[in-house]
Amino acid sequence: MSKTINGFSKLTKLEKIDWLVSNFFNNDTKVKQVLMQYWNSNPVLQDLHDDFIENTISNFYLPFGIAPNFVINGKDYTIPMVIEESSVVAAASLVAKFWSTRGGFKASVISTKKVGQVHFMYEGDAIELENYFNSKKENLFKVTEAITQNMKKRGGGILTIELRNKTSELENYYQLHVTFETVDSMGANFINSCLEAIANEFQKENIQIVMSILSNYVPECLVHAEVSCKVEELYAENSALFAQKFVQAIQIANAEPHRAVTHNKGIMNGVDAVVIATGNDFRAIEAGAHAYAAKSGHYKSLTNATIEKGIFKFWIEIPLALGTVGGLTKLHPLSKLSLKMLDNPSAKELMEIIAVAGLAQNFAALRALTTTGIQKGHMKMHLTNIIKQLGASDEEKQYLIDYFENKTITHNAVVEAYNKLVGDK
Ligand SMILES: CC(C)(COP(=O)([O-])OP(=O)([O-])OC[C@H]1O[C@@H](n2cnc3c(N)ncnc32)[C@H](O)[C@@H]1OP(=O)([O-])[O-])[C@@H](O)C(=O)NCCC(=O)NCCSC(=O)C[C@@](C)(O)CC(=O)[O-]
Ligand SMILES: NC(=O)C1=CN([C@@H]2O[C@H](COP(=O)(O)OP(=O)(O)OC[C@H]3O[C@@H](n4cnc5c(N)ncnc54)[C@H](O)[C@@H]3O)[C@@H](O)[C@H]2O)C=CC1
Repeated sequence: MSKTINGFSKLTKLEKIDWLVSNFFNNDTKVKQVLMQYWNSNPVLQDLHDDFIENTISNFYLPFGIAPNFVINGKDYTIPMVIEESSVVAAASLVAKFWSTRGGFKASVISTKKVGQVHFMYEGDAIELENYFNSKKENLFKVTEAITQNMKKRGGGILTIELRNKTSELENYYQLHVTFETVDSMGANFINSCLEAIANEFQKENIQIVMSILSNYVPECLVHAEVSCKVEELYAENSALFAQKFVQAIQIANAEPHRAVTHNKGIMNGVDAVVIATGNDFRAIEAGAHAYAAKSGHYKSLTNATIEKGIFKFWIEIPLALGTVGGLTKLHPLSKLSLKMLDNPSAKELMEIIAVAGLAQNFAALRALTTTGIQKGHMKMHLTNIIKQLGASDEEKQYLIDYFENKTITHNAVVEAYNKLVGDK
């Protein structure tokens, strides 16, 4: 029997669940129970969450953690992090504490320009098109005035509108390349509304508009964050060797894309966790960051480090189109709380904080990778997850935590120790 359905969106939430359970779970009543277990007991809050997306049937919880002791530009922060992976918050906390006694993190925004494009096809003469564009340009700004007037008052709006000839890349392809300042909003909806108004004004019989959309590639919405200290202050056991291997680890990422992708994934552990906690769009951030890492045509590290005249310096440069207003930022009660925890930053300050979270995470990963190896710390944090999967009791859990205090933790080793414990009973 077909499991497709018309008009699903019109069903109530309970009807949607019943349809799902009967078609994909063999009418297993436990499925409905699990879904409903995650509903918020406060119906007002549940309604709020239901409305964030479409066809909502439940909530999917992720842990909300905090990493204290971040000092950024001389100010103390506790950073909210939403992530499913163990050891990320611990690592951020460890590194925050480490650098808080070495001058803290310094961060600054380099630029905040966003981009949107009207993509169109035109088969005629290029000079004629340019003349048409020049004759229309003022009007293109004018038709967006209703949309941009408040943004202008905040110091933002449309910065430039440019005609670009892309016919060497694709036959008949041109674009209006538009740059924006969107102040404290990420700006996606604002930019798209402006672009659609521009396209509408620009089109005529021999100009075929294909689409109008913002770009998530924002190399000019860029932030820099760094830490530095004397090499001998770095690592108790052998500072010089630590610094050298740390720099080599980045050189390896720059030489080898397989390593660079994992290196940057570690950075995004920190970035995404704060992006999600503050209700920002992590897909946009991910896409933009990886495109930036590949800007030379070769995928590289987003961080860099040097040792010069006995000083170790480690920094990140990353594009981050973020909002502290708009989207879910002030709608989701927990994003609102996260922003308050960060002292209600401007979008620029949030760029600095999130770049620092990425840098800290990379420091933790490279520190572990070039010294003890990643598994020691990571598996120490992951141990409780493995124990839970085994269905251990509280008493068995404590036994296993104590047992692995001075032993190497692997999934198999934990399973074996558990089986032995249960078998011995
Ligand atoms: C895991 C640690 C921090 C342990 O490090 P440790 O030295 O064993 O920790 P500790 O028990 O001595 O505690 C020191 C501090 O660490 C923090 N800390 C320690 N434990 C906790 C905890 N349970 N909860 C909260 N915070 C914790 C906390 O700040 C604590 O200070 P305190 O609070 O006591 O004043 C360390 O080994 C580490 O940083 N490892 C790296 C972990 C990491 O990078 N994880 C990311 C996931 S792996 C991955 O996805 C990316 C990767 C690695 O592939 C990227 C790449 O390849 O580049
Ligand atoms: N490709 C992409 O990345 C796309 C993303 N989106 C989504 O769009 C949303 C973000 O769009 P936005 O336009 O930022 O949000 P939004 O549509 O909620 O608008 C934010 C609005 O807040 C107002 N505002 C108040 N105070 C402001 C201040 N200080 N600075 C700036 N604006 C202020 C402005 O009118 C601004 O347009 C996110 O949810 C994102 O996921 C939507 C389409 C495409």
